[in-house]
Amino acid sequence: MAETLARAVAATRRYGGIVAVDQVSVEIRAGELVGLLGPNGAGKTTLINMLIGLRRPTSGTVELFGGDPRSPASRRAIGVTPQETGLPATLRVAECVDFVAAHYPDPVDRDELLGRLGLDGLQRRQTGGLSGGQQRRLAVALAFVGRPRLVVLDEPTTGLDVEARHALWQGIRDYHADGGTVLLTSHYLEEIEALAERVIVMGDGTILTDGSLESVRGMVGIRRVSLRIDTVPPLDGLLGVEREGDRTNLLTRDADRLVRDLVAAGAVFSDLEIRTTSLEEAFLSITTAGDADAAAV
Ligand SMILES: Nc1ncnc2c1ncn2[C@@H]1O[C@H](COP(=O)(O)OP(=O)(O)OP(=O)(O)O)[C@@H](O)[C@H]1O
Repeated sequence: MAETLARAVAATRRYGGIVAVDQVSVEIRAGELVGLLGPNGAGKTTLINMLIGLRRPTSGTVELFGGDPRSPASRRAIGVTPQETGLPATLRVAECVDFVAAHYPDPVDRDELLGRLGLDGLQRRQTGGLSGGQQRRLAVALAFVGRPRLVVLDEPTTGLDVEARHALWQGIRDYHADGGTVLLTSHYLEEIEALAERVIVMGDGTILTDGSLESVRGMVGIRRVSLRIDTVPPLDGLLGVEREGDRTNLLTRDADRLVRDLVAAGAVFSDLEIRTTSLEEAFLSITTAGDADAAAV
């Protein structure tokens, strides 16, 4: 079994009355490329911040490289790009990388790194003169400068166009192919599918599922059967019901069966459409379906 680089054991973090992360236990092992998914407010950033020593758990424990995530020795071996990054506007791109590199014993080659992230030729540009997407890629590049053992990227490609996103993905893949470990959050299923081998899904501060990409794909295969109907009969496999004006949306993993069952139950309906749900919607409905089940018990 590969070495555990980061670990949370029953970690809880509260902000006043809000439980942002609720008794979460998880391990990130050497060589993994892990995607952390979930809707807004699920607790992803809070979990990451505990693992990298930016926040202390209210209860439970967190470890980084077997020690305290807040210790300088642990912090030196991680590379992090937070959601929001502020780069000094008057520093040139090369100066920015060199400045960070000066803190590490064996930094990566600056120009090779910039090339990997599609920032070639911008070495002399002031960071304030970069496009938003270029700034974002530079911020991600800085996470890799010190040859970290673990890279943690919080929504690395938000706001990037397709080309920039792909350049960044390639940079992440190269690092991983060289044995690096990556934990990244994203709202984009496409991004997780392109990169991650293991997927952790969070909702409401807890881990809803943690498994291979395949197993999570199965989980998000939710369809929205939209129709006009007065009364919805009891149906197997119905995950949730939404009202949208005079339309009703029925959430299910098996739309064909749901429609057959509707007909078999003699339900009167019209104007049927079947739509896929976005990843975020799917997770929200899974979370809500869980709550409804719990309430019914
Ligand atoms: N500093 C803080 N003070 C108060 N509440 C906070 C703070 N940070 C996070 N929260 C709350 O904790 C919960 C989890 O937030 P968190 O940022 O960890 O979620 P997230 O999954 O990263 O969301 P997003 O996808 O929007 O970044 C939310 O309800 C949020 O409002």
